[in-house]
Amino acid sequence: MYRVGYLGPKGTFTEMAVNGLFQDNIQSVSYKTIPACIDAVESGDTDLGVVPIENAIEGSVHLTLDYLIHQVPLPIVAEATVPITQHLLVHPSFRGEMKEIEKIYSHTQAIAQCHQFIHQNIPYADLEYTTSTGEAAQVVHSKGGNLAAIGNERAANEYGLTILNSDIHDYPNNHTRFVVLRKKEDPVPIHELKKQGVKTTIMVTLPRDYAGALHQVLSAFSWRKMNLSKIESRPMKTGLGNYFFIIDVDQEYDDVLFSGAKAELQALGCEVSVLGTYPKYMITTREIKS
Ligand SMILES: O=C(O)C(=O)C[C@]1(C(=O)O)C=C[C@@H](O)C=C1
Repeated sequence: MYRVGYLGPKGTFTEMAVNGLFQDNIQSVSYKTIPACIDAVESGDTDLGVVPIENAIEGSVHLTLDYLIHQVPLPIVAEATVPITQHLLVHPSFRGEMKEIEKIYSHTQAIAQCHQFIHQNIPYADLEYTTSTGEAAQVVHSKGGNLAAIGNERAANEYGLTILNSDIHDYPNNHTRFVVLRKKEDPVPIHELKKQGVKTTIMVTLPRDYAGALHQVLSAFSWRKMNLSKIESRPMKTGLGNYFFIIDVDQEYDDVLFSGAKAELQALGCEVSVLGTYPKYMITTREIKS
């Protein structure tokens, strides 16, 4: 049986992604942080790991990207997009009004997705960041009082909390992309979800900063008609102004177009590495078992 690590505890959105991706033939193992989950795959404690990588409202999960790039470079072997619905959760003994909440706990990404709601309804509450929305729900469960957590309905059920206000994320169509990481070449036991295409993520480091450098990189893809679905720059952490680019290309890595583009970039002096070429899945609430 495969062991699949995820950002826990129970009741996180990452656990929802694991439930949607895999059937009962896996054993899910909860980790407290994203780096701990990635380390577990690297050390062989788990066969696979599932971590969030990007949210529709708040953008990239930098902790995941940076850890994969600078610390533990594991290949991405699948991606799952999951609908994200944030609720304001309180202890069942809370009888007050929303404005009486003194402190809100949640993951940075979840709080960021609800900034307007908080600003308009509970502007004086302190914000305390937790390692996940599930952990936030655990804290409110154990402390009670005038505290709230931001998290999902599963967390409310798991920790016996009441939903004081539902759908509090600031924009509709809130989704998060999760990636599946693997070290060994074993197959990935994803159940019969419909594949939504294949994608390749690469990292490009420019040789130095010069006029038109990024334009040259992009043209290696554009004249080959390779569609890019994302480009993001991240600091190399070697000094201000030093960046590399993470580029998602909407197709599988192949030996013709891709290796041509790669060779062209290398001829320009760029370093190119492939973070993964992998299937994409869309998970709906129907696929997430309770
Ligand atoms: O805290 C959780 O529940 C997570 O699974 C992490 C995470 C994230 O890092 O983006 C996942 C989805 C939501 O966007 C909010 C938080």
